Amino acid sequence: MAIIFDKVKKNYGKKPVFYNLNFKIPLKPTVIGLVGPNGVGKSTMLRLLAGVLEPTEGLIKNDQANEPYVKWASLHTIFVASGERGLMYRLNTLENGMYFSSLKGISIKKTENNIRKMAQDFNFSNELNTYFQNLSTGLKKKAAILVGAAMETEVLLLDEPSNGLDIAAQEDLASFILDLKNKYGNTIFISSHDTQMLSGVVDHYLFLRDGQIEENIGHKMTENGLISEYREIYQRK
Ligand SMILES: Nc1ncnc2c1ncn2[C@@H]1O[C@H](COP(=O)(O)OP(=O)(O)OP(=O)(O)O)[C@@H](O)[C@H]1O
Repeated sequence: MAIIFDKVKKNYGKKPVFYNLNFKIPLKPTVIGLVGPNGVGKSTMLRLLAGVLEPTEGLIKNDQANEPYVKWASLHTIFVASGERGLMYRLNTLENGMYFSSLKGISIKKTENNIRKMAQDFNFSNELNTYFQNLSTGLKKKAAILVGAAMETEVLLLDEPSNGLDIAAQEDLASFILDLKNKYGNTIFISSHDTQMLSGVVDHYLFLRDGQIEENIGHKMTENGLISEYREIYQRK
């Protein structure tokens, strides 16, 4: 199974972000890093993958699903936004999991069990009953990732997940992402500027530039290797 972008163009009003995106990403346990300077379109690509935005021209499809991509994506992907918003302020993390599962038609009991189980791996067990509004910025982020992951959708879309996390929480996040891939078999897309986190978890890089994928690199890189690749790509004429 794979997600295919076929001649995808995306404008905001008249402003073009992507001109001609053509690529195929297999849906297997893997972590895909979306990389590039501010404003290049990383969040836009995550939103296209989530089916929250639709292409202005061209087609996104799942090669095995006989339904419009937007419909498939609404059930099989979870988008975790970069900011601290995302969950319901007056619910705790368990209640948020139940709320969002019921919206998606997913078993509430299963999500609750997953949240409790995954919270141990993510050092979040003591916060499960805290209202979202009373969590710190970094813990709000952890809560949103946890709720997304617990819903057992194949594709997790994480927009700048390490922003605002302290060092211990960044380490928890990296090992949690690896668990999601290795234990739960998720395909995880991450948009980030955090080279340390990216080099620790990413198996496959998409470097965005000038409305296209400038480089599609299907292997891990050390942090230094990633930084040199980045400099080389964005200094190219
Ligand atoms: N809703 C919107 N309406 C109009 N323009 C938008 C909208 N969202 C994003 N843009 C513009 O589209 C371009 C791509 O934005 P996007 O947020 O996808 O980039 P990004 O690579 O995620 O950036 P950053 O690294 O700063 O988060 C930017 O020029 C941005 O200003």
